[in-house]
Amino acid sequence: MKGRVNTINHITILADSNIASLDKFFNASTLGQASEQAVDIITVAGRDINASLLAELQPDILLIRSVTQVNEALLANNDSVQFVGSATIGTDHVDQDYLMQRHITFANAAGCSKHSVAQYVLTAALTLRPQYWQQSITLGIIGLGNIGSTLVQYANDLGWQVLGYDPLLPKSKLNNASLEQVLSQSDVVSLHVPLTDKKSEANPRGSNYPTRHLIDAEALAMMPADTMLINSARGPVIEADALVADIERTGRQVVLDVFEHEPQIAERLLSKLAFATPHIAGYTVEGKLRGTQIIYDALCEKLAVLPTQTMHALLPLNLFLWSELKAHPDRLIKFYDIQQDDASLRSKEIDGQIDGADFDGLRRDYHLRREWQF
Ligand SMILES: NC(=O)c1ccc[n+]([C@@H]2O[C@H](COP(=O)([O-])OP(=O)(O)OC[C@H]3O[C@@H](n4cnc5c(N)ncnc54)[C@H](O)[C@@H]3O)[C@@H](O)[C@H]2O)c1
Ligand SMILES: O=C(O)[C@H](O)[C@H](O)COP(=O)(O)O
Repeated sequence: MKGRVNTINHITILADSNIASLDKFFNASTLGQASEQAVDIITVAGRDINASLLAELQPDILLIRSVTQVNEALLANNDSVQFVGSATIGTDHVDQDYLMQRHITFANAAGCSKHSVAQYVLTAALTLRPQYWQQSITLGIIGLGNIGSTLVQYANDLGWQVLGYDPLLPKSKLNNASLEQVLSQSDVVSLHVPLTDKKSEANPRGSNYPTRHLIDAEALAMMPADTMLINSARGPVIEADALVADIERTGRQVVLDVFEHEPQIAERLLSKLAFATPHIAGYTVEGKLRGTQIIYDALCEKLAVLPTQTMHALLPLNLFLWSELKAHPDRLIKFYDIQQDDASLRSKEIDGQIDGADFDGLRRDYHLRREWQF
């Protein structure tokens, strides 16, 4: 690394305790440190990583997941952090411009759970409508990046048609439809966009195609009542009040893994959902380990050492084969019992809402699924 980290005789890492296999990836030996150089890892819940902790601990490295907001407010009184790694695909919780101004290296885990999330979407759709195993339906995909394009592979394998919409990619055989066409002509619509706001002078990293409230009352009105909607992207991509009104009007089947006001969920929304899960679409052994591996590799690059740890050395045997499931659709519940996740979340409802601490607790204690081998 180009700064202080490789000249000091120990590295302090502050990390979200929800990052998989931290100790296995981040120790003196795996970070290429000489015997006199220690690596200290301090782990806390992601929501407890705050400005005073950073000022007190003065870590060199900050490792987070999606629940820690990384911005000026967090880092203004800290001058020690030189690397921030987020073991997630999404980056909407990180002010990357601010990190750049401070010359702090940032890495996220692009693509780490793309198969896991695609498998979540398939499970939701096929559990609610098992007849789709045998039908050539139309799957609408909004956002054709890592997850959206992985979902296309499964859809093709099932003989489904795909309508894809991604205004930031060139038109293609997959990127073949307008937003209106996807919404109005699909049997199932699945969202796979990042959470973005409008580009402006104040927000130069914003998008010309912002996704906050992309699915609002007007968009929902374009969807036939029997079109299923699945959101495993980010909660605020759907306007929650408009969604409640839409389900009351249409009786639509809606599956949410993410929520506009996460980690709280109001009962008036929850009670109307076909499935609700606590932001665990990517929570497989493989998805989480891959997230750690990717930020570990990025940190090794920053430290100018060769990575020596690999997730493959840590993975238990995986017998979950997509080919087996495709041949035996009745085994879906053994591959992923989404109804169990839905029931666990609903069991936490008290006084008309799911409390944030209960939502986070379900995620912290989640029994990680296995990713099916494609
Ligand atoms: N629920 C979960 O556990 C979970 C897990 C992983 C990722 N995610 C979320 O899923 C998102 C997508 O993941 P990914 O790996 O596919 O990301 P990606 O960056 O590979 O792809 C996102 C795609 O969305 C497109 N896009 C951007 N704005 C758009 C718009 N207005 N309309 C249509 N398309 C638009 C981009 O061009 C890009 O191709 C992440 O940003 C993250 O927020 C959720
Ligand atoms: O963007 C992602 O990768 C996921 O949404 C993320 O993995 C969610 O889980 P968390 O980071 O909050 O543990």
